[in-house]
Amino acid sequence: MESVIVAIDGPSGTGKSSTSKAVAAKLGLSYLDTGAQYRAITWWMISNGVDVHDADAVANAAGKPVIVSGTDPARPTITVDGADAAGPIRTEEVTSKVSAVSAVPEVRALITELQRTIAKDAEHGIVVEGRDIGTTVLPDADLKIFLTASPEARAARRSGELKGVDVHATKEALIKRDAADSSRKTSPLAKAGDAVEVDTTELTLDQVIECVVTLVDEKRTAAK
Ligand SMILES: Nc1ncnc2c1ncn2[C@@H]1O[C@H](COP(=O)(O)OP(=O)(O)O)[C@@H](O)[C@H]1O
Ligand SMILES: Nc1ccn([C@@H]2O[C@H](COP(=O)(O)OP(=O)(O)O)[C@@H](O)[C@H]2O)c(=O)n1
Repeated sequence: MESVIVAIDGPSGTGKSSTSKAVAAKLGLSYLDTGAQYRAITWWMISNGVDVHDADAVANAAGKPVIVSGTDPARPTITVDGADAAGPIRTEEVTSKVSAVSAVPEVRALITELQRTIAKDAEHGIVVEGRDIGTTVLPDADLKIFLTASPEARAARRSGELKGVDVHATKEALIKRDAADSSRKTSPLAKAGDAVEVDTTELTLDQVIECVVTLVDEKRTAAK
C-alpha cells in the first residue's frame, strides 16, 4: 500500500485532532481537520450577518466563502477568502453555532466535495478527522477509527484547554453538541460498521497515538 487513507471519527474531546496530527506527522501523511472547515463556514455566516438558524439562508450563502485548508500536520492552516481563520473559528460563539450550520445539507455537500478533493490530492496519503469521514466522506478509507471517551473525561480535557471555564458547563455544552451532531438527518456523527472503536478514557494521548500507528502498520503489512 503506497498511499494510505485513515479516517478518524468520534465526539468532541475524544482526542481526534491531537491523535490525527501526531499519527500523520509520524507516518509522513497529510492531515485534515474537517471540523475546522465547518467552523470556518460558520464564522463566515456570522461575520456576514446570516442567521445560522435559518437553514434556507445558510444554504443560499453556502457557496460564497472560499475555504482553504493547509494539510501539513506540523502546521495546519485554514483560511476563509484568503484571511487566516485559525483564531476566530475557536470562539465560543462559533462553537455554539457550528452544529446548526453543519446540519444544512447544502453545506455538507460542498464541504464533503472539498474534503474528497483534498484526500485525493494527498500524495502520500492522509489522516482525515471528523464525524462522518468513515461513513460518508471516505467510505473506502484503508483504516477507520472511532474514538470514544466518557463525558467526564472529555469535559475535563476541554476545560483544561479553556482555562477558568467551569467543567460542568463544558460537559453540558459537549453533550448538547454531540446530541445535535448525532441526530441530524444528513450524515450524522456515527461509527462506521467497519471502524475500530478505541475508548480513550483511561489511555494517555501517547497510548492512543501508538495504538493507531500500530493499526496503520498492520494494514500496510497486510496489503503487501
Ligand atoms: N488520551 C488523552 N488523555 C488525556 N488528554 C487527552 C487525550 N487525548 C487528547 N487529550 C487532550 O484533550 C484535549 C482535546 O483533544 P482533541 O484532540 O482536541 O479532541 P477532539 O479533536 O476529539 O475534540 C486536548 O487538550 C488534548 O491534548
Ligand atoms: N466531519 C465533520 C466534522 C465536524 N462537524 C461539525 O463541526 C463541529 C466542530 O467540529 P470540531 O471537530 O472542531 O469540534 P471539537 O470537537 O474539536 O470541538 C462539530 O460539532 C460538527 O457540528 C461535522 O458536522 N462533520
